Amino acid sequence: MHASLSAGHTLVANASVRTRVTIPLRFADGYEVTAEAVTFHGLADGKEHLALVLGDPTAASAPLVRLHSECLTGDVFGSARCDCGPQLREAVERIAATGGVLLYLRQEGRGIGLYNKLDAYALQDAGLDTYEANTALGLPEDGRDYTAAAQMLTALDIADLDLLTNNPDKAQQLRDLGVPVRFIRRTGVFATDSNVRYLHAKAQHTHHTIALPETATVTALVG
Ligand SMILES: Nc1nc2c(ncn2[C@@H]2O[C@H](COP(=O)(O)OP(=O)(O)OP(=O)(O)O)[C@@H](O)[C@H]2O)c(=O)[nH]1
Ligand SMILES: [Zn+2]
Repeated sequence: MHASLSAGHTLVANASVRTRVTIPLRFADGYEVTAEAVTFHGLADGKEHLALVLGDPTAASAPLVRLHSECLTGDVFGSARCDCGPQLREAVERIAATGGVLLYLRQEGRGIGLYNKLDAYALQDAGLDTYEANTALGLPEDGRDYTAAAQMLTALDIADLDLLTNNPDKAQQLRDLGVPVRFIRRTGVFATDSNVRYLHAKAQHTHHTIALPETATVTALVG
């Protein structure tokens, strides 16, 4: 990867916008908003990552940005094993309200892919936590790299930004890539009986800022 000075704030190679197209979004709960979907040439990992521009990013001093990693089971089918579906829904509305961008990153299963994630779920059902299960499969706990995200933000002329996340690694990686993350805005906490063990592991192991009540349910589910 060659450093690029012409790209503005990032230390990554240039990517460019390929297509911008308007998509009216309609969610299952009736919420509707219009997004501008943007595709790119030249992304570092060659994946088909998508940007959704919501509201007017130029209206805010620092547009709100979310890096959302693909989760087929949660985003599409509403799986309660994780919090991805509600986080995605929340992010779209919050970003649209102030203006910003949602990057939908093709990083299923924290980068290990769908089939491996489902293998990891099987191991979790046998008692391992979400990180132990990846390791037991010989895979990284979290294989995500946000270089392509930095390229997309640069191509969209997003400079200072506020990042919507509970995951400190996303902000750290972006800053290391030269992206000026101003503030971190926490997402909501969408705990259910089915995902509380997963959320607890993220808070404990990777220092996600997820405030979970120390309820009997949590204690019982966390082994
Ligand atoms: N390997 C693995 N991946 C999982 C599991 N549960 C969810 N995922 C994946 O984890 C990713 C969640 O991504 P994000 O929504 O960006 O969540 P995050 O990294 O916790 O960060 P924030 O939501 O921004 O706080 C998605 O790619 C899911 O497919 C699991 O048990 N194992
Ligand atoms: Zn998920």
